[in-house]
Amino acid sequence: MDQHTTAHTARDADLKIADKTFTSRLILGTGGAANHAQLAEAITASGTELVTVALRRVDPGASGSILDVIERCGVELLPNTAGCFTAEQAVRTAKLAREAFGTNWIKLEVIGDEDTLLPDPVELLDAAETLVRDGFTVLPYTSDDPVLARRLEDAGCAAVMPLAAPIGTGLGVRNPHNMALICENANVPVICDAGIGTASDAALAMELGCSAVLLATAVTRAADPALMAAAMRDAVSAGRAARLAGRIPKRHLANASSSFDGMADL
Ligand SMILES: CC(=O)[C@@H](O)[C@H](O)COP(=O)(O)O
Repeated sequence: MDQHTTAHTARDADLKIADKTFTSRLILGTGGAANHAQLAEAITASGTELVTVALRRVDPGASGSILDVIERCGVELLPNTAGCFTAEQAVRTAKLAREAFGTNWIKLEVIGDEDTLLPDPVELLDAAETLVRDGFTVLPYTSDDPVLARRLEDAGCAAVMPLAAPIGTGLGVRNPHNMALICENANVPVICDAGIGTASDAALAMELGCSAVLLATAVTRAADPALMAAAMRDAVSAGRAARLAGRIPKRHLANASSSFDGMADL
């Protein structure tokens, strides 16, 4: 296979996390959606196959809940432990989610404080180790720290999910260098999670080597959520293609794109 064919095949390759494969590399969070109809439109437009929901925001038994939207859209549910501040709370929430939704997949969030909503690295690692031991497929939301990402992978997490920027800020990838380092060193999928503001942020995350992007606010609070969801779908796809295509090295000085050789002396 030549290089061209290899890059094309890689672009079309599915995203594999633990024992599941996904065609889409965009994961959608549901927080902030104005109503269920808008959320359904955004999910469909995004092309996502995986949607996260906070256990504390759902009553699994109630009809007309967000779960109905997810079912109608034909996408998979990834419960998360949003709102947990300690490993103990997160482990308890994950176990409740496993019972309620019949899945051992969990997006692990253990938050350090209410102002920054940044992950608490000590509690996060503790919770991840406990949940992996208990048979969960753990996808931890983490800071953009390459050492912590490695420790989470070593603990047996199925993916690592470093933040682009704090949740809901829309600031985009704040530390591209760290994000690239995490991607270079990881042997599990790296999913850029939180802080994406617009399509170019999602494209950059993929260009840096991420396997997928998870975002919520940029879509749910956009003026036109479905249109932004479609833009994110295209951005993730374009960013991945650009990564695989191999970007040109950046140069300090100009470099003529057409050669000066053979030009007539005027
Ligand atoms: C960790 C967390 O809560 C994020 O996954 C959030 O759901 C998405 O963050 P944004 O709303 O910034 O995209």
